[in-house]
Amino acid sequence: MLPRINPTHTKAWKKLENYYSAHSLSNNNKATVRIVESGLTYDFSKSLVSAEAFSMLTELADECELSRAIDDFFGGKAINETEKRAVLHTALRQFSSNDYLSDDIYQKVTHERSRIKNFVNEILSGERLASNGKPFRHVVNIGIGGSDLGLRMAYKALKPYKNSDLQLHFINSIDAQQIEQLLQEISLEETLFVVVSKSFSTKETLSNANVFKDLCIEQLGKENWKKHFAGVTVYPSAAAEFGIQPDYTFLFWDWVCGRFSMWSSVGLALALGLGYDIFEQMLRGAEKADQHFKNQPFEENIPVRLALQGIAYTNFLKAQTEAILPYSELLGLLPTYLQQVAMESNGKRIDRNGEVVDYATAPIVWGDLGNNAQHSFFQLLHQGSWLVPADFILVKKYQHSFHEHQLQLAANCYAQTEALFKGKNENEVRQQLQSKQLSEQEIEELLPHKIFSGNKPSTLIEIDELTPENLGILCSFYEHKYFVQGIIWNIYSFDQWGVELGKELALNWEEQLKK
Ligand SMILES: O=P(O)(O)OC[C@H]1O[C@](O)(CO)[C@@H](O)[C@@H]1O
Repeated sequence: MLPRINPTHTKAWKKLENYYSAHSLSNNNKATVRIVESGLTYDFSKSLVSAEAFSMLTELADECELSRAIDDFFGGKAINETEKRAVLHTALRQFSSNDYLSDDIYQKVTHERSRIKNFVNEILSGERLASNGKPFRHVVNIGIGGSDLGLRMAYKALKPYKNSDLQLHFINSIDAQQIEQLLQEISLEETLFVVVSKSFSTKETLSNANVFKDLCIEQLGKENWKKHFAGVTVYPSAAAEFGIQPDYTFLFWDWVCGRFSMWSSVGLALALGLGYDIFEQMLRGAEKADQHFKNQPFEENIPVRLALQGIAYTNFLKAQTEAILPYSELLGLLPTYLQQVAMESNGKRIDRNGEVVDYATAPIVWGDLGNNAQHSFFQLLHQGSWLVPADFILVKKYQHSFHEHQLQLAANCYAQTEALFKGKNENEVRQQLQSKQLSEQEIEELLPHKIFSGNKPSTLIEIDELTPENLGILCSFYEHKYFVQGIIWNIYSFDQWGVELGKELALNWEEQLKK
């Protein structure tokens, strides 16, 4: 059983409250910490967490029994207590049998992974063909939420590594506009549809899958359509009922939560679109991050530090949101992907004792491409009334040939973190205004509008090169950040009951709208 400790009842919580109310942010003795893991450098020097505050935060983690929770998580205990399940997405990216909890899990995972590998290689080599005897040219992933977001994010991020002739498309919404558009881009006889649904009962996914099934039956024939459909699910019998053949059906298990599932067979379409080796390299990166999370002391532990500093911002500095700002076109979908991981996990107000919490839990995660956002919402980051801690993510080795552009992109990223943190005080603004042809009155009127208070925290994440391995590390560190926060907030991070009511009511609405 996970610890059930109300964090506000710990000694460290009180100390942190006192600390943050007594220290004005500008006097907050800042810590300069950089932690490197493989090709990623996390620079925490622009945080509002001093060495002293961090030590209190680690006391908080100790009082909340974080180490025991980490052991229980990796140890396969049923830490998803409301659903009575273990949480073992980390097992999906372990490659050494020694690390496995049980032979059973090891065999299941490696068996399914090798089935994916063979299937992908057969399709890409032309050994497994479409019903007309020709190679496939398109793959369509039909899924929603955790059965879509990670794949879309990773496909965009890793396209420069693409080692596959297949074009990957996504159908992820009940808005049939997507279907209309896709039908302009593909021909059914060249397309493999991958229906991905953990439950194999999600309405949107099944409605979409049925549209394409019907079209394929109509155009390709009653038996032929089956050569165009693969399924990924925890419930193979449901996939069989839909008509998907056993050798086109790939499994994962109820101990893989949807939003943590891209490492499982759910990644099939990604492996088809990029090539199996690219997919496996991403898994191996995540494995490295898991080892780091498991073994590094809290001070040197990237996800723990990300989590604890986030707790300082949310609970003691009252930040209500946090921004993810990639300075890389390739990482454009990262904020959307992380929204599900963070908010479906920790957007909860009932604690592990069944009580309503009296402290904040998950902040709202949002964000967009950093350079573009500078020209839209950064105004609020610099001068708005909210504290918005932000992650700036810069990829150093670029995948294009425009050196000057990369230089400008990096300059913008560094400049923004500096501007947010250092700000610009009254004297500096006055001096600058005085150098212009302005009257004293004009200067005084303009002055307050041009001041930047500074002390806006950010974490700079520099990625040497956006390799599949480094993407795996980046995502896994975020997953573990949110795990740590869930433990400290005393909530269950691996269920998502909050999505159910809307689904129930939508069924009623559907009936009413049909009348
Ligand atoms: O993979 P499934 O079972 O179709 O579910 C898709 C998504 O829907 C949710 O259950 C939310 O409705 C997510 O947790 C999940 O990732």
